[in-house]
Amino acid sequence: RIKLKHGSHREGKRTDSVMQKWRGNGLGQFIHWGLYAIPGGEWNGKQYNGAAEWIRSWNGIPKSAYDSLIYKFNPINFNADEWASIAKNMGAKYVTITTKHHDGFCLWPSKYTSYTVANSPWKKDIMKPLVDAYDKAGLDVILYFSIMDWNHPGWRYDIKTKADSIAFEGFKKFTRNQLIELLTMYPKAKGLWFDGTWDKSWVKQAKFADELEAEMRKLRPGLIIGSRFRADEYGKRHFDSNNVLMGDYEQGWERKLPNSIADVHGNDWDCVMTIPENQWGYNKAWKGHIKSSNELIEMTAKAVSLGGNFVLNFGPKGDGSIRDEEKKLASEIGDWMKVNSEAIYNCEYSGLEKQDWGYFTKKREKDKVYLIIFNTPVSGAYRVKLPAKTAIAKSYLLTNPNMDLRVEEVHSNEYFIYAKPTTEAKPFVIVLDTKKKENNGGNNYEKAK
Ligand SMILES: C[C@@H]1N[C@@H](C(=O)NCc2ccccc2)[C@H](O)[C@@H]1O
Repeated sequence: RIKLKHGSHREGKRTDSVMQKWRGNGLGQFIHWGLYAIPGGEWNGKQYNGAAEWIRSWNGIPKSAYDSLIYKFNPINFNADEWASIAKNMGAKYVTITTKHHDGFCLWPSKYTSYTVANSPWKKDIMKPLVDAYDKAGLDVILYFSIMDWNHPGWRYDIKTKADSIAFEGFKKFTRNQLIELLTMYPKAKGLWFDGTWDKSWVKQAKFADELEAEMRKLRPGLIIGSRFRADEYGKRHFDSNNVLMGDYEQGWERKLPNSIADVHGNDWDCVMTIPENQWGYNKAWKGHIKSSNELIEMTAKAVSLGGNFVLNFGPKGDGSIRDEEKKLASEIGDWMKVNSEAIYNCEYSGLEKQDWGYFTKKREKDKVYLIIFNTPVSGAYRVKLPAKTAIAKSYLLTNPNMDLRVEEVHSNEYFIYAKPTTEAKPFVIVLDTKKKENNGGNNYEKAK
């Protein structure tokens, strides 16, 4: 191990109640909203090929023309309670909301820049009604904050000259001021989701970022900060130079999921996911592969089966309304969660060997395992391998706990559970109550003939 001043300051999972709650959330909502939602991926009738929230970086647009969008920000259909109820009805337990994306436009009336809602036709704070609405709906709020800020004169991609360094010092002070301001104005926020931290200028700020993280944690005990915020003094990100996770959870799963438990190194993690291939901010064009609710439910199940949270992104329109396609997906996911969320909330990696029919989850601190079935085998038999000392006490459909399913032990500690899918082509859940094996090693079920 090498000596690190600004590496990770904690090993292993946090055990405090705030992090336990976060760990058990399972499903979250991401909101990307800002000036970029006004053009919605299009400028003078031309489609921008990249992600809509990056349209300012498109050569086709003079930066000043983009920056003037502030004078068009007047979301007359903005309804924080509606956004919160869409999330609640989807079954999300928390929300991550953009306070400031890479373009530097602030959805709160920051004292440290004029590039905020306060100087738009809307004038009013957007963050307060959102934090209050989600809090009232019972969802925890995490504030997304982009360190990279294309609007601030002191931002640099790298620090090459004395002038760069002086400018960036001013930028660092500005960044700290805004973060302390956000934590002070929105004390209900449970965490910060940092982005825009990959450029050399910020990666070189190991000491500053380490001290800033400590200051924020002191100001807001229990604050949740992921691995994307800061690098160690050797420029290592997400994992320090001793390969220890930075921050409270791994924040590397953007538009991708781990494939096995080996990929998550025993850490907490979240996966943040777009519904289209790669659009976070609103894009008028709803094109390319749009994920179905079945796909999104499967990603949620896969994330929870590997000990993570799945955070699904919504990109409200410039007028503050949420597009119908996103509302429809949220309600389809919600319909499934209303029946099956017992297999998602407060569940964790089961330790069982992955099977082809779908994903195992395990209720935290209970001898209860869930089989979330996506692929029904033609045999109608669902294979389960249990550890040596574990037996099946009871097995049933989550939707029909009074009817025991037939279980056949095909080898020692290996079983077939027989179940007929009860609903149309939708994933369903089989529950296993497990128990310690008696010393006779026998089960209550028939041996294979
Ligand atoms: C959560 C998303 N992160 C922003 C982004 O710029 N992602 C591109 C990216 C992703 C990972 C490493 C470097 C750059 C996107 O605009 C979204 O805000």
